[in-house]
Amino acid sequence: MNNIRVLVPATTANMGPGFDCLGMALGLYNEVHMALSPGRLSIDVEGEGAADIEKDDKNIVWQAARRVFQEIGQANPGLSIKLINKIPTARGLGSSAAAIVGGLVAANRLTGDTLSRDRLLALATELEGHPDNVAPALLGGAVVSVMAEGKVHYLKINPPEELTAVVAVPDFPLSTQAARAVLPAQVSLRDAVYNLSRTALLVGALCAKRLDLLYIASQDALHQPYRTPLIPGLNQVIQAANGAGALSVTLSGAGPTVIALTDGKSKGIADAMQKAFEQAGVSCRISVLKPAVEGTKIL
Ligand SMILES: Nc1ncnc2c1ncn2[C@@H]1O[C@H](COP(=O)(O)OP(=O)(O)OP(=O)(O)O)[C@@H](O)[C@H]1O
Ligand SMILES: N[C@@H](CCO)C(=O)O
Repeated sequence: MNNIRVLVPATTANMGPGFDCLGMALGLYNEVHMALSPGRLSIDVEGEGAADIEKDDKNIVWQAARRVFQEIGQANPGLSIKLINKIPTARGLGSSAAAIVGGLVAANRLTGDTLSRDRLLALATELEGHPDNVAPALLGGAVVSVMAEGKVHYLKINPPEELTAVVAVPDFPLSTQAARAVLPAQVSLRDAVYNLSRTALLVGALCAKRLDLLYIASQDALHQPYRTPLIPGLNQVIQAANGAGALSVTLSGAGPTVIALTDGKSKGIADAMQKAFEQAGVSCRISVLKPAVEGTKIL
């Protein structure tokens, strides 16, 4: 089969304390079209990031596809790739994970679905560096994942139906690389316990649909405090959304997007987040998204 079309969801990683191991898919999708094009590589990008995304062999959709050809021992065939992007780039909503997963899944289908879903997940994690965005991008839902012994060990949780996300996406990019560069190499036992207790509670709360636990369970001591100086107004936005009735408010992934989880109410929270960012001199776009129960879909 030639001319494959794949839809990949946005993802929010960490969900507060689950640094590099917890993420959730959101109902906002990038589309990847891929076809064999012997002897040449052509890449066309529409939508988010169209002006900046690489259109040569540095493009990560292409690099992911190439990894599939390597893995199955096929010569590099040449590809025609079209990307229709709705996920904002370098904002903390898993744009790189969506690109990697889209490239892997499309190339796998193009070559007869040789690789299993678990192998695709291991390759995606190798390319992205950590599994917390790529796992829910591929599988959907909220996913807790551990990379160990050459594979990703994961558990998918279907989020409570009423769970709704209000995302405030600032108008400036923050690369994951820059947002990881400010993190300490070592943390105290106290901070480690702070996060592992909350991560355990958060996973339990999602499984048991105990939304009342999200406020405490979403707090973090391992990455958000160090990233706060990179995002003007972050603490004020969190405070404003909490004041407006959010269940939990965290940085989404490496930021700068802030995500508030609610049980369906969104207008007051959205307005409060936008106003708090504005007061800090940051303009932002607000979207209200539902968790995506399904992950990557081949159309
Ligand atoms: N659709 C795409 N196609 C190809 N490359 C992309 C695409 N979307 C994003 N990228 C690449 O990924 C980079 C952004 O990745 P980065 O990890 O910094 O942010 P993110 O994935 O959006 O955020 P986070 O990992 O915090 O959720 C872009 O600058 C671009 O190089
Ligand atoms: N866990 C990652 C998510 C962003 O890729 C981080 O916070 O750096």
